[in-house]
Amino acid sequence: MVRSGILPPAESSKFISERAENVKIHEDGLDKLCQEMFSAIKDNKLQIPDTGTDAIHPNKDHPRAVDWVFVVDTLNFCFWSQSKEEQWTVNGHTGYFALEAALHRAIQEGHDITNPEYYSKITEEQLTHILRGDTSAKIPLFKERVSVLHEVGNILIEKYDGTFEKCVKEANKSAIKLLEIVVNNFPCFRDEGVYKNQRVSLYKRAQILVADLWNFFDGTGWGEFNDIDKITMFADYRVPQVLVYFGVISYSDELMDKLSKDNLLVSGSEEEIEIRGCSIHAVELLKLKLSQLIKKSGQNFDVPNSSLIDYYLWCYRRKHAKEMEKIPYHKTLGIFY
Ligand SMILES: Nc1nc2c(c(CN[C@H]3C=C[C@H](O)[C@@H]3O)cn2[C@@H]2O[C@H](COP(=O)(O)O)[C@@H](O)[C@H]2O)c(=O)[nH]1
Repeated sequence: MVRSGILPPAESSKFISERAENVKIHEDGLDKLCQEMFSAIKDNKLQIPDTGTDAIHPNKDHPRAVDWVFVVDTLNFCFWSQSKEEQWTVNGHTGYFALEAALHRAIQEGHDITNPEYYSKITEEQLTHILRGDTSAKIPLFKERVSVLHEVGNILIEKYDGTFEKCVKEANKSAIKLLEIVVNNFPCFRDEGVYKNQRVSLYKRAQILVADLWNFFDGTGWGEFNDIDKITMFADYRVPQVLVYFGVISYSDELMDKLSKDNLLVSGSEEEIEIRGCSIHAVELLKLKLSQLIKKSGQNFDVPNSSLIDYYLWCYRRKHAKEMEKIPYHKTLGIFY
């Protein structure tokens, strides 16, 4: 148990998918996506996203690179807007990449945004300047972003000598141990809920934080984890769109109707938990199918872990944005994803 009495994400997602009433997982959709992923593996396309925006990623050679990743994933949530005009962009980047661009720009401008001594006391005015966009459109949930920076900054100072490196060292190359340190000590990462009287966890930001260290440090040094394959897919609002596109998951008519009308789903609601839980479980099932297909093929490909499958699907959505526009994604206001 990552936190006592709460099912970890892999078990939570199985529990949810077995009871879900508004979301279904489909064997034929899994087979179709499995074929797609298998050809991606054969074409060696399943590497970490060549997102073409490397200039704005956290730079692993920066003296405070680990803390840079920590700040990115502390703020890595809720970039959607109800209309194109309200869409926050930075130097032409949208969504998550707008956040990366804003933080990269802040560092270039000399704001000490990777230092908890600074951001634990950051003012609304300072963060407004750092997150300023190309237009008058603002990043959503601005006040929540100020408070999560204050929260995590003070905890790092009080308990970890002012750097997330201390947490990574304490995890001793275990992804699950680092996940436990993050969710036990930093409340804003506690992406948990109650579903049919069972306490469940999805831990999207805590898990993507571990996977981002692994990704940005190429699995070495600060990114070396001997159990990275234990991390599940990151239950955001984009990958479910791709899973619906491939027919891996489907929504009830009632839920699809709500999403098509841009109705918000309340954070922690049954429908929201079922979309996120079934998405995680679908990727776990996909990983199993992929390992069977690779074995049958007799080719010595590595079975991709959930992070690699997730990154592929998340990038797929951006690369096929036109097709994806037809598939509504669920909108929830919250700090978890
Ligand atoms: N499942 C999953 N969700 C992810 C990511 C990422 C970016 N990660 C890697 C990408 C390049 C770097 O290598 C990063 O490491 C952001 N998100 C989520 O998506 C949403 C924003 O979407 P859009 O509006 O399109 O930017 C929001 O919930 C955000 O939290 C991922 O990889 N997987």
